[in-house]
Amino acid sequence: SRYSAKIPTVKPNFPLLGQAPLMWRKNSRDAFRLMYDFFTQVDRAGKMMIGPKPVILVNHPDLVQQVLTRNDMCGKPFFYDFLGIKGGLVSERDGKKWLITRKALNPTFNTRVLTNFVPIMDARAKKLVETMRPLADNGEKINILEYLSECTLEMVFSTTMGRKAYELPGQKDYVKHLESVLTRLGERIVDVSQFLGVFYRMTDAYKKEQISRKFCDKFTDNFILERRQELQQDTKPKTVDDEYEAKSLNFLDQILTIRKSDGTFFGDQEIANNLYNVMAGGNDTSALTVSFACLFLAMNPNIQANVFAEISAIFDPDQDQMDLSLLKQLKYTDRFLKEVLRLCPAVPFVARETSTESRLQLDGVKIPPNQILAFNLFTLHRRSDFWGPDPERFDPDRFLPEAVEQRHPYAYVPFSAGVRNCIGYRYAKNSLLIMLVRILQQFELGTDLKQEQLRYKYEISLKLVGPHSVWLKKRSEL
Ligand code: HEM
Repeated sequence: SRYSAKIPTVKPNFPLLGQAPLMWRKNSRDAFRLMYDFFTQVDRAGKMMIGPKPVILVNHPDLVQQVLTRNDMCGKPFFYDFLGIKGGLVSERDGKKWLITRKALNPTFNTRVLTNFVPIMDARAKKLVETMRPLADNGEKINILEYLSECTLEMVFSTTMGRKAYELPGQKDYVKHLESVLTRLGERIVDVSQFLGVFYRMTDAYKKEQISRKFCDKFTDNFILERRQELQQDTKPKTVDDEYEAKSLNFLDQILTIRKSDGTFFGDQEIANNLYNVMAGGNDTSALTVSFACLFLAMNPNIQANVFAEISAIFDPDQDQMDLSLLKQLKYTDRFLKEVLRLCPAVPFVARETSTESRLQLDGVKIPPNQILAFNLFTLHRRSDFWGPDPERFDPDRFLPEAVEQRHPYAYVPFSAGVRNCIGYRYAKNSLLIMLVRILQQFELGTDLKQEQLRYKYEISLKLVGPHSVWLKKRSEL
């Protein structure tokens, strides 16, 4: 199209096919590398061509700000359909429909709700360190991600779904199947040969995906059904005083009972889709971030000592306290986590689609409706014009208030930005801090991995090629 002639194309570029041949039958590691190479060629806006279809690479913080802060730019492009869920917070493509859902669900993550989640999260974090204790004796290397995924899953179940049990029947299989659906999705998004549904449905990959998807659907459907029945049976009289207690605070209960701004309730399918979205959005991302955090602590003993010192000063080892006011005092640890999310943003790519309302102009170029805009947070967070000559250097002080003040606010957006940002970002911050506190109180972390050896791949979330390999030493025996 004519507008896109004004936006430079990344290289290499094949006549008529654009970059499609490079995205043909690529695995998640090569694809991640490819997107790295494309985006690092772009200063402000560039484009790649999937055959005739341009994808605009929005790379400068000015333009990131311009697009993400607009309320009429909340639509999403075709590949979000690969998730196989029509609707739901993450995957709803229509910006207007999305807004109705988002407005209704925003309160499900408000401060009161999050405050109530703290002790629930803490109980799961304590269970995690108990599970890890026996591994700490012999200098054995473990893939810490495996342990953390279980913990974050239990957190999501017990908070957003209000389940009290530590482990639900079928939970482990559910995790496996959910993970396999997301991995499949990641592989499909980066491989042009799997784009067209008619061809994709003939593959073995598709058949495998269907099996996992069916398992997940059944699991969530049962969940919803059970909870609906419980809520209906709960006939104990509710007084005004009781309201705070009586009004269930978790995500599932709210979505079962609230009305949207158009007066309607959420239907069963919508509820299932949204649960699925929260599971998909909340679990992997948090587990990966804590795993990366543990790895950076293990690779940087001085920083680990600083984080541990702060935690020890705020949390009395003889007292079992955990609350938001204490978490808020963890200033250094907070900077540390921000730096982890700079170098390893768990969701490395975000995309938007323009609509007839958007009338977007990027650097003077008018962008027509139905055009795809893509953002790469991994490369954005490594621009040396915003992060200095050595952007790979791990340094929590990059997030000292005076440093932040001097930097472009949109050079750092690990939770995306604007109205369609991560709905769970305060939830995530609390859960990450709680897990870190409990892990560091018990263990010192070590590794033989070096930062420059880390290789990444894209499976919707940012994953390491290879394990998050660390060993644990019990502090009590140091
Ligand atoms: C470190 C942890 C996390 C990171 C880095 C992260 C990052 C992100 C990013 C970048 C987006 C925008 C995606 C897009 O536009 O395509 C997003 C959306 C979302 N996240 Fe998170 N997230 C995290 C944790 C969580 C948690 C714990 C939950 C839920 C409990 C959650 C639920 C969601 C949902 C539902 C959306 C879709 C929001 C919408 O479109 O309205 N996330 N997240």
